[in-house]
Amino acid sequence: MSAQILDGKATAAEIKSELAARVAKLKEKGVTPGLGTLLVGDDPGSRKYVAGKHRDCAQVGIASIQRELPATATQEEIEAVVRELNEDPACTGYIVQLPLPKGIDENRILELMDPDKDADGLHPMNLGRLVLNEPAPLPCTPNGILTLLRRYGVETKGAEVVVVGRGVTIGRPMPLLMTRRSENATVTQCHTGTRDLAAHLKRADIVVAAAGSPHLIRAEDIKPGAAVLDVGVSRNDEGRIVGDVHPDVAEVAGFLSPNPGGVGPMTRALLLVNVVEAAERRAG
Ligand SMILES: Nc1nc2c(c(=O)[nH]1)N[C@@H](CN(C=O)c1ccc(C(=O)N[C@@H](CCC(=O)O)C(=O)O)cc1)CN2
Repeated sequence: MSAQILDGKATAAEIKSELAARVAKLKEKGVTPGLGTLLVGDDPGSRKYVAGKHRDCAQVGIASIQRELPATATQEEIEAVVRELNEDPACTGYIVQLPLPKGIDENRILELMDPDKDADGLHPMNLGRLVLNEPAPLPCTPNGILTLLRRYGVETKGAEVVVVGRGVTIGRPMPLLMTRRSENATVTQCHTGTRDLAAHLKRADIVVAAAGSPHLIRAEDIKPGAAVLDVGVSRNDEGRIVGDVHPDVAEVAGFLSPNPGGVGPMTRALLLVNVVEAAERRAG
């Protein structure tokens, strides 16, 4: 078997062209959506992701507001920019690029954001709304994964899903989305404390690999025909991305979202969805 590739780049391009039409309608009503980003430090990966977000904005007609601070910025300096973005009327939604430099209290920064401008869906209020089944901006990578599965017709209802990882941007929120009535999946969350990862993986219809452990998952771990989404990011000596999923998985899986080229572009597209939805709420 050779897996069908879940092409995040092509699917993200479709979503962006749908969004461009919605942005044009908003502009007719006098509302221009604006995405703010705050990048702290000089991590080349983070810089690339932020640049990609602004390139996407330009493609769909969303205004860009870019703020940068050096790696030496203090908690107070970062908080000052967050307050400024909360107040800026041109900024209808924004993100703080994660991770922040060591020593910065990331949770405090997220808590300080205006939840109505939280384009990442990571503010505690919005994560709480998700738990309570209330409308909220959805975390971009988990929502990107669901959107990709939906567009390729991969069934989540009744599916056994294994999420590997428990980070804030993917691992924690992913099961919250997958277990909503609309998705109706059964989710097992695995992490470094899991005793027999291979046994869990072997039962899974859908695997979301978000551990950040290079080639952790191999062909022999996967149930034939399963959908495997690789969102783990490690870098090799040349700075190239190495995912959590070994390339030999393509011989066993039914669907494979590779890394790079899979969920990354979807993360960016679903961010724009959150920005446009926030602007649409504002426009009434
Ligand atoms: N505030 C946030 N910080 C981070 C998030 C997030 O959702 N919000 N997620 C990740 C990084 N991320 C978005 O910010 C992100 C990751 C990957 C991509 C992407 O397009 N990847 C490309 C490859 C790019 C490359 O070659 O380096 C791909 O997968 O094809 C976009 C955004 C952590 N931080």
